[in-house]
Amino acid sequence: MSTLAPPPAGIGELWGPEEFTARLRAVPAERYHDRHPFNVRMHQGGLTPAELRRWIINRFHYQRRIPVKDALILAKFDDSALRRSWLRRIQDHDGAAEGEGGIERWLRLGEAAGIDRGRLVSGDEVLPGVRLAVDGYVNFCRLGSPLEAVAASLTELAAPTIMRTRIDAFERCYPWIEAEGLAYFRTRIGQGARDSREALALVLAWADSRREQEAAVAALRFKCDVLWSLLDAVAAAESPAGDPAGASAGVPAGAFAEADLRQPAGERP
Ligand SMILES: O=C(O)c1cc(C(=O)O)c2c(n1)C(=O)C(=O)c1cc(C(=O)O)[nH]c1-2
Repeated sequence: MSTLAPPPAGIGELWGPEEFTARLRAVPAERYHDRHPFNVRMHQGGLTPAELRRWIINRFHYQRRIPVKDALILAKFDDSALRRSWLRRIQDHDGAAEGEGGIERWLRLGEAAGIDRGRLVSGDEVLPGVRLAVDGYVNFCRLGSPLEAVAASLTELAAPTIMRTRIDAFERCYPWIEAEGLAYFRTRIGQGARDSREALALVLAWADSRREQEAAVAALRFKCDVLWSLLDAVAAAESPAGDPAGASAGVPAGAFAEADLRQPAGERP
């Protein structure tokens, strides 16, 4: 047996803040969805228009459930200052008024990619596996401890980097998506950095036993699995019948990137 085998959960010594932080950061570094083959293909410009639209439609299900899961987390907090601070996350997505916020920006991303907002809002094309993954995350936060629920959001430690890569990839490889549509990703760079800083400070302060530290790491692994499963479902799906861009599904990776690069913005496939 390997001498490197970890001790059974809850038995070891408390990790110091540096080691605990390093163990938390190691989880998305190893398992974040930026390594998923579908995401890799997206960032290399290899998705067909139909595949990219399928991703936008299915990721919208994640976006619209995030403020619900944040409201469930908020309800666990006894402290006024903490609730006030967490409330900001809900407002980031729902906006302070109609027509503002992240959900609205995602709808505009859809429109910029040629997806009618009614098609996004209906949720009709959300895949069963995506529903399960997203519901899994919401229920994890509903039923878990505040520590686990906050720790699960720490995938966002890696989110600002993926947002920058995505903006660059969309601008280079998918110019048929109108530039204003990328506002969601641009806004999320700052929000994700701030949110993950806040969440990391809370997790470091709250986890005061090795058992709790390991629960926080496990929560973060679970969240990585949620994001991975979501992309598994999107990658495995066929394009919906009747989608004009669906005819291109199955084209070898890269073939569309070349065609799209020659296409001026505004002329969509
Ligand atoms: O596009 C992405 O790669 C990505 C990843 C994540 C994440 O790591 O969970 C979030 C988001 N985007 C995002 O836009 C977002 O609002 C968000 C909220 C949360 C969360 O767990 O509270 N994660 C994420």
